[in-house]
Amino acid sequence: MNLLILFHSSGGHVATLADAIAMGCEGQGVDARLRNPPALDGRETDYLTVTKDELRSCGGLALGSPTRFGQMATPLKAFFETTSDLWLSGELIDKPAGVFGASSSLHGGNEAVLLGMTLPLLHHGMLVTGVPYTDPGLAQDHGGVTPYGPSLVENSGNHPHPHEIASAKALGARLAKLIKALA
Ligand SMILES: Cc1cc2nc3c(=O)[nH]c(=O)nc-3n(C[C@H](O)[C@H](O)[C@H](O)COP(=O)(O)O)c2cc1C
Repeated sequence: MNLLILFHSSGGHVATLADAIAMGCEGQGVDARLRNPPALDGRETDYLTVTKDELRSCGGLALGSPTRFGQMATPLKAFFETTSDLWLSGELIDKPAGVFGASSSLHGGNEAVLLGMTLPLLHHGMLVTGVPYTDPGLAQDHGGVTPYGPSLVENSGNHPHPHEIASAKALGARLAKLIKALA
């Protein structure tokens, strides 16, 4: 039983939230597996590259991307385009999932990216969950917490804001609870 935290991060901002999600998840007794999609430019990262078997066997998925002209980063989209076999077999159906991200500016498209990342997850039949309005981060007028998922906004005061980290931890805990409940 594990949460697969699959993310792309060139500058470390999405990775910061990925680490917080892992902390929240492991606090609930569920293992977190931090992975990157296969690199398209051959660049090495500190994280292992995801395999399709890891996606197939995960208990749940947290998918994270920087905002790239209002869309998710290409390596993530490219990875999902290799998952038709999992779509055909329905192996991801009913697995809980959530999304997270980062952008440089406050209205630079982070919400569009978060919503866009839910689309392949919904096509796969996953159970997408977001950030409920009990999360204090949603009442803040700065930073990147959204109902669709936590995000980090670089140009919104000093980042990361504590409520951005707290919201990411809460998403990790929420996904872990769902994984346990559905196991
Ligand atoms: C090609 C490219 C396109 C980007 N497009 C946007 C954008 O549309 N809106 C925005 O606010 N930031 C944009 N950014 C900035 C990144 O989303 C932002 O720096 C983010 O925090 C990077 O996350 P990372 O440090 O995890 O890689 C873009 C960056 C790159 C390299």
